Amino acid sequence: MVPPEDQNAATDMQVESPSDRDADRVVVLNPISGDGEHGPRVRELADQYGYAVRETENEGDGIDIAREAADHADRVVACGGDGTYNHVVRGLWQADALPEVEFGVVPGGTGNNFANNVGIEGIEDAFEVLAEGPVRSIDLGTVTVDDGEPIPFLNSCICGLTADASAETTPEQKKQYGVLAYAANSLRQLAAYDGLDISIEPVEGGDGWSGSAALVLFGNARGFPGDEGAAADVEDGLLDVTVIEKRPAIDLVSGGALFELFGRDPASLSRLRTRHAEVTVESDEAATFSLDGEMVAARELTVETREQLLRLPVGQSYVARTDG
Ligand SMILES: Nc1ncnc2c1ncn2[C@@H]1O[C@H](COP(=O)(O)OP(=O)(O)OP(=O)(O)O)[C@@H](O)[C@H]1O
Repeated sequence: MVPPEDQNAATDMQVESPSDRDADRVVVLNPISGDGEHGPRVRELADQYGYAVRETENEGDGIDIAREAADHADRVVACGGDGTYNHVVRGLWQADALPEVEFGVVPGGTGNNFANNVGIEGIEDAFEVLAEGPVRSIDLGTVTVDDGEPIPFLNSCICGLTADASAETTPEQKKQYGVLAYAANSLRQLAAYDGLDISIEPVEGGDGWSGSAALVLFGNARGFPGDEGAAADVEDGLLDVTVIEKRPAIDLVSGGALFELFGRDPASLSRLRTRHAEVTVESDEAATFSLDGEMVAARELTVETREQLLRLPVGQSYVARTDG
C-alpha cells in the first residue's frame, strides 16, 4: 500500500529512517496486548508510513517511551488497547508536551473501546486515519489523588464492581458490551458486595450524588453504557457521570441480567455532567479506580476534564458535535 499524500508530507520527508532515535513520528507498540499478533503488521505499516516503532518490554514502559519521544517527536501514536493509550498519554502529559505533540491510536487491544469511540476500525484503517484523518482537539480527563500529580485518562474512570470482574470477561464480551460486560460478570459477586459509599460534588455547582454505589463511571469518550455503546461527546469539556446505585441484590439478580437494568430501572441510575468533581470514598479503606483499565487507589480525589487538550486524528465515523 502506498501511503496517501497528506498535509504533513513535508514532515514525513524528514524521517531518514524509521528506527532513527530522533524520529518525528513514533509508534509505541505493546506487543502483548489483544491477541498479541498485531506486531509484525504494525511494523510493516509503520515503516510504509514513516513511523519509528518503539516496543514496550515491561508493564509501564509506554509511559517512559512516550515521555522520551516527546523530546523530538511531533506525533506519538499508541498501539495496543486502552491501557496502552493511557500510558502513552501519561508520558506526554508528564513531558508537558500537550497539545503540541499530537497523539494517535492504532487498535491492538482486546476491547479497543477508545479507538471505536473515535471512529478507528482496525490497524489498516488506523494508519490511513493517521495520514489523512482530520485532527480534532479532544478533552482529556484527569484524576488527582490527595495533593498528588494529576493522572490522565482518555476513555473513562470507573469504580465499583468492575475491577474484580475483569478476569472473568471474555474478549468477545468486552468488544460487544464494553463496561457492561464487566458489570454483567459482576452479578454473582453482587450479592456479597456491600457497595461503595461515595460522594460526588461538582465544583462548579449543580447536583451531585452521594450514597452507596454498585458502579460509578466518569466517561470522557466512553458514553453511557445503556445508549447502545454510544460514545460521549469528547470535545464538550464535560464528563458524563453514570452512577448505578447499590440496591438489595435480589432486585438486580431477579431481573436476570444487569444488561436489563441499565436504562430500564431509572430508580437505580443517576446521570450527571460535570467539568470538575470532588469525589470522596466514605470508608476507611481506599477504593480502586480504573483509569482506562489501569488501577489507582484513592479515597479523596478530584476528577476533571482538560478541555480539548489532546490533538488526535479521528476516523470517518467520528461525529464532531462542536466546531473546530
Ligand atoms: N511488553 C509488555 N509486557 C507485559 N505487559 C505490558 C507490556 N507492555 C505493556 N504492558 C501492559 O499491558 C497493559 C495494557 O494492556 P491494554 O489495555 O493495552 O491491552 P488489552 O487489555 O488487551 O486491551 P483493551 O484495553 O482494549 O481491552 C498495561 O497494563 C501495560 O502495563
